[in-house]
Formats: sequence, C-alpha cells, structure tokens
Amino acid sequence: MVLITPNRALIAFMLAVSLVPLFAAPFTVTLTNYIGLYALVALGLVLLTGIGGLTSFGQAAFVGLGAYATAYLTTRHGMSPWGTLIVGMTLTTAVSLALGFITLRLSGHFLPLGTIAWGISLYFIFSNLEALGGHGGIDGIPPVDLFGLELGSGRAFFYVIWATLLAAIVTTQNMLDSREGRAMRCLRSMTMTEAMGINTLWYRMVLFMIAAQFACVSGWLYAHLQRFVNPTPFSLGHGIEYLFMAVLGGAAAVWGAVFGATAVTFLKEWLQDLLPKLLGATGNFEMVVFGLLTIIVLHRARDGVWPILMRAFGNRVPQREQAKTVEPALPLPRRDIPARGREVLLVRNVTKRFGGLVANNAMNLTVRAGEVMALIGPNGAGKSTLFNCISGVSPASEGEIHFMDQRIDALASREIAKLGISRTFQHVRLNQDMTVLENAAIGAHLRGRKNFVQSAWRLDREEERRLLWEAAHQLQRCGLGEHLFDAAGSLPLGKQRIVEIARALCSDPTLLLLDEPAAGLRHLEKRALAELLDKLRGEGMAILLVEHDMDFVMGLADRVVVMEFGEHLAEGLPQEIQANPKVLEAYLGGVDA
Ligand SMILES: Nc1ncnc2c1ncn2[C@@H]1O[C@H](COP(=O)(O)OP(=O)(O)OP(=O)(O)O)[C@@H](O)[C@H]1O
Repeated sequence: MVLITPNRALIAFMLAVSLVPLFAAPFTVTLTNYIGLYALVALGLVLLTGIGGLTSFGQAAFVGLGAYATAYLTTRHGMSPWGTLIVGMTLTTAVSLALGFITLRLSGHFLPLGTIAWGISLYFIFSNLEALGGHGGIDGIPPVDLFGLELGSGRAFFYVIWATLLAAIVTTQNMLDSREGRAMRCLRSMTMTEAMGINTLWYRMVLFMIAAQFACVSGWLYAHLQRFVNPTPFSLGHGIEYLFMAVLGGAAAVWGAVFGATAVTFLKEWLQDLLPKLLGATGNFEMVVFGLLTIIVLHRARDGVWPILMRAFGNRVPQREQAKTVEPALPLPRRDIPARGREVLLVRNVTKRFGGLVANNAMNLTVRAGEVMALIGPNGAGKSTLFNCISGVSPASEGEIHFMDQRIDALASREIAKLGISRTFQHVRLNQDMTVLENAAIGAHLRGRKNFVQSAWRLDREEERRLLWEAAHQLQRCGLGEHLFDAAGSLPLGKQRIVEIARALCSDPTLLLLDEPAAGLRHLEKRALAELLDKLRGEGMAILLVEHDMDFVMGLADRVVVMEFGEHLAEGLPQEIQANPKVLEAYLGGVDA
C-alpha cells in the first residue's frame, strides 16, 4: 500500500490544483481562488486555536484590514499594491500586538471577547467612514503587477493565491517542526512551559500575530482579485465562518485548514442552492446548518475531519512526516559546575498560605552541589508546595529563597529556569501527542537562540540538530533510547516520569528538583534511576527529590528532610532519620517502631 504522507499529499494536491486554471470552467476557477484565500485565514486559526489553544472571532477583521489598506492606498494615494502589502502587514503587526498584549495576558474568555469587539468595531469603521466608501465600499482597485505581467484576471491571479498558500503551509510546517514550534505546541501546559524557561505570553502573541498576518495577506489578495471591497465579507459572521473552517478541518492539522476551507466553500454553495428551494424562502439558512455541524464536529470529532481522513488512508502521522533518526551533532555548551559542597539552594523561613491554609510554615532547607537531598513526609505535608515555591511556579508568601547566592523568591519560574533550576512534576506534564524526543527537547529550549522566522525558513537546522542530539543523549542516559520516536502518551506513566527527568536534564541544570521520580517504576527501573541520579551527583549536580518510596530514598539520599503539616520536623542522614523516634511516630505512625 502506498503511504499517503503529508508531503506526498501536498505535492499531489498542488499538482491537481495547478491544473484548475488550465482546464476548469471560470466558476470553478473563482471558487478555487476563494478556497485558497479562505484556507490562508484558516491556516492562521490552526496555529492560533489548534496549536495555541486560543480562540479568535476577529480574523475576518484582519482580512478587512489587509483589503482596505490596499484598496484605500492604491485608489486614493496611487501606491503600488506591493507597497500597500507592506503597509497592511505593518499595520496588522501593530494592531495584533496591541490587541494581543491587552487580551492575551488575561486568561479565560478575554481573547475571544476582545476579538469579537475588534471584529465588530472594524466592521463599523469600514461601514461608516466616508473616506473608505461607507457601505458602498471602494472600487477601481488596480491589478497586481508581477515582473511586468499584469494579473488582471482570476485565472492569472490563481497562481499567486495558491503559491502564497503553499508558502504559508510549508513555512508553518517548518516552524512547527523546530524549537520555536515545540514551545508553541506546549502552550496549553503553561506551568510546565514556563518552568522550562519559555515565555508563554510571547509565544501566544507570536501566534496571534502570525494568524493576523495570514488573514491580512488573504485580504490583500482578495482586494486585488475582486478589484472592489465593501464591509460585508469582513463582518463578525465571516469571522465565525473562518473558525468553523478550522474546527471542521482539524484545528491541530495544517492540512485541516485547506480541507476545512474546501469543505465549507462547497457546502455553502450547495446549501445556498438547496435550502431556499426546500424552505421556500431566502436567507442565510446555511449559517444554521453550520452552527449545527459545529456542535456535531466538536462533539464527535474534536480534532476535526482531517485526522480521521488521514487515519482512513492509513497515515498515522497527524501533522507532518517525521524523521526517525537523530543526526549526530556537536554537543551544546554547558554551564559551569559549582564546586562540590558549595551551597546551591538556601530556603529560609519559607511560608506558603492558600487562603487560611498554611501549606508551608517557616521551612528551612539547604542543598549543596554534588548531593542528593530527599524531602519526605506524609501526604499533604507540603512537599510539592515547597517545590513550587522554589521553582517559582507558585511564589512563597513569606521568607527567602536563594540560589547560587542570588535571591530568587520574587522571580517568575522562567527566570528561575534560566539560572539553572529544572524540575519534574508530581502529575506528569508532557505533550502526549509529541514524541518522547520532542518532549525532552523542550527542556533544551533555553540553549537555542533561533527565532520563529529563522525556523520557518529552515535557517535553524544546525542548532536544531544540536538540540535534538542533546535530547536523544539525555533520553538514552535515562534508558529511553528505544522510545525516542514514540508518542509520549503511549508510554506507561512511570516511563513518562523518566521523560520528564530527561527533559529537565536537557536544560543542563545546576539544581534538579524531582517530584516523586520513582512512582510507577518497576524494581529494575528504580535501580536504573538510582544509578543515574548517583552518576549525576558524581558529576556535581545538586538534586532535591520528593519521594514516598523509602527504600529508594534511604538507599540514595545523602541527607533527608522530613516535613509534617507544612513544618520542618527533622533533618539528618538517612540512618539517623530511620531511627528518629519523632519521625517514626509522626511520619511512619510508629508502625515499625
Ligand atoms: N493550589 C492550592 N490551593 C489550595 N491548597 C493547596 C494548593 N496546593 C496544595 N494545597 C494544599 O496544601 C497542602 C500541602 O499540599 P502538597 O501537595 O504540597 O503536599 P505533599 O506533601 O506534596 O503531598 P503528596 O505527598 O500527597 O503529594 C495540602 O493540604 C493541599 O491540599
């Protein structure tokens, strides 16, 4: 059976599309032009919604911005269409960054509401501004001139539209398959992503801006295809239609945008013919059908139709072809290792309150380079809370935390990650759909520099090889060498915890915080983990671990701190702790005493 990979599908699809202007009827050419324009907008929504988990109803307004910018500037000021494209994109950048900066910092419904407000406002601006022609719009938009060739007809302009869409698809796929793309694909797990040093607000802004740019370019193309603009195609209703295209096609699949745009365009044509005949009246009845279909898709096929089609055709790689080898590369530069025995972490009188509950009460702790410190205590003693305070995931209410002589208790978790603290989570936080290798590589994010533009144009390949080589190396050290290309979600939970350790190691940390690393592991796996941690200690790493498996802790830790009810109960060598009556009484309930 011939495997239909996304790249093969892309080539076959583009070949088929390129024949349309040569053989198809004018109506089909027009329809295909519109599909290309819609797909470009839906592609932006795939990034925004499917990848970033953000919803925008305002994409039609960005299309309008691109269309009106060129309509106004070419007809009123005689600018060249290429010049207006730059103006439109600059304007879009400014608006999307401003809108994103205001709404993306706030969680919940602020972005959808903000984009609705933006969509409505712009529509009314287009409709009411005299200079923009009001409801009547602007006509007489000149055709685009390409290398002296005037692209006046739909057939001539066809290739410009589809070449633009192709470039957008390829660059989007490139970007997603990179350090920048991995960060974007993890944006739904904000706590983890920030703890890996990634500025999630920045990446949400970037996604919002890219989606707005795709919409703006679509608007520019639309204006020069139609040679006329009016406010109707840029209304909120059309913003919802774009969203429907992305949801129907598959908001997480780049190809879902093309499929969604094609399906909705044909469906709309068909319904606009059929429904008036059936109902005996005219009106936008197709919108009712789209509304019902959206509910069905969200209920029955949350990932949209595209992944279902791909599975039906035997391809189980949802987004793109993935290489199954890791190319050797130069090792990444490492940070200086502190001298063995140097105090790396100092926790002084840290208190953490959740309302009236005191989860940590005046906790004290030190961890030195080249030692494994275990933090133990019964359930609910406050161990994970202390981890969260140290790593900046949830800041302490009182007290001081110092790392390598620098006070860190007021820093955000991504700033703390930059200094050299990396952690795992009690409840595993991996992107289940990404490969084990990609998940581990998230940990190395801060060791790369290339930005999303460089990634989109594949100018990051050397760095990418080094990052993936590092991720593969750390996974191999952790005993996961044979799982590099498995989806992280396919591994048993115990192994997923080890992936988290490899991810933390990819950041080349000075201090490693491990929250219950041995949970869910079998005996031999625990032994291998203990050997790995022992090796890391030997290399000078400081390790603080929370663990309930006493055999594991007592066999590995240099020192143990015991917590109870959020307080420091005891501290000492493992054998001292095992013999401490307070610990036996309070922690072990005196069972073994
Ligand atoms: N975000 C939160 N909001 C309110 N209470 C919280 C929050 N996080 C933790 N707590 C409470 O703080 C206390 C300490 O919880 P924590 O998870 O730190 O304990 P733990 O020692 O890690 O327990 P376990 O070993 O079961 O993981 C518990 O009573 C818990 O319910």
